[in-house]
Amino acid sequence: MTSAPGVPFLKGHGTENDFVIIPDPDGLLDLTPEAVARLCDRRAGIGGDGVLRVVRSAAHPEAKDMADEAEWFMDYRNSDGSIAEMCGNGARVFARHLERAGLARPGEVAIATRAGVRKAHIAEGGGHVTIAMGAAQLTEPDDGMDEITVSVAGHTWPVRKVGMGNPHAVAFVSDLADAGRLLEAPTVRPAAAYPDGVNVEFVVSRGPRHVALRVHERGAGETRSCGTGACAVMVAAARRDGADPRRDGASVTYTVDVPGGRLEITERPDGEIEMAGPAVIVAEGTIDPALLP
Ligand SMILES: N[C@@H](CCC[C@H](N)C(=O)O)C(=O)O
Repeated sequence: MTSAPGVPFLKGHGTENDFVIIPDPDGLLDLTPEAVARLCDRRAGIGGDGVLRVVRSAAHPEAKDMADEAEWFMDYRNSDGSIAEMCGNGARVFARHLERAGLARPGEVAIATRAGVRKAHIAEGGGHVTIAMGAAQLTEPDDGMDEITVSVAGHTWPVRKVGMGNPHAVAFVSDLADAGRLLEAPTVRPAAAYPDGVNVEFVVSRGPRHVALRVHERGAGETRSCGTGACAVMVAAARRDGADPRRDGASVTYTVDVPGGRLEITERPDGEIEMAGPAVIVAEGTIDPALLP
């Protein structure tokens, strides 16, 4: 008896933000939100915070325009099946996959994302990847915080609104445990501040230019790390600490501890944010056709 051929996949993570990677060069796979949720299910599926579909830019309608600059498009989906513009940890793992599969050499590789082209630098051996994440979008309110609040577990904090291609709300707290169990999404007010939903980061200081965070991700719940979130936190912390590389003409680097490891984030005088951290592939196999009918 022969069964239908399965679709190949890999599993990888960056600071324990984990992904199902599906090579689909010609963009033929009908990856429905239901299929993504089944794949990411940690009991009945492969398990992951999201899916990284690896498609040739020229073969994907959302990436065709970037095909001259970046051969590969990262089609990122959250574990609930929703689509997001960008995933920082995912981009490092995506670059690692390209290098491991012989689709990119160690050195620089451009990746098309819904937030635009991002350049990754893959270290020899591939385990460490640096990504140029673009500039943060943030306002400069007089008191350093936007008039937005986040509430969870009986606490309410003001937040800094930061865009990293996707939306973030950064709250400085005195104890990461104050965010409670984060089984539900924190309430951000006014809701109109984030019409497409939001990723929420809770941050404490660990020392000079050193912070730690917990994150509740839009479409995925609490995760062990969020690369775009770490970048948003870095910028919010730098402004809180009085540092602004565009104004000061000097780069600033923060160490950002996440529950799943450590990221180094640098903001340059031209506004570009660079994120450096690990990218690991842990498994490969074939998806049971029942998960991807
Ligand atoms: N974990 C990611 C962010 C993934 C997308 C996010 N949940 C959203 O919906 O914007 C990262 O490492 O940046």
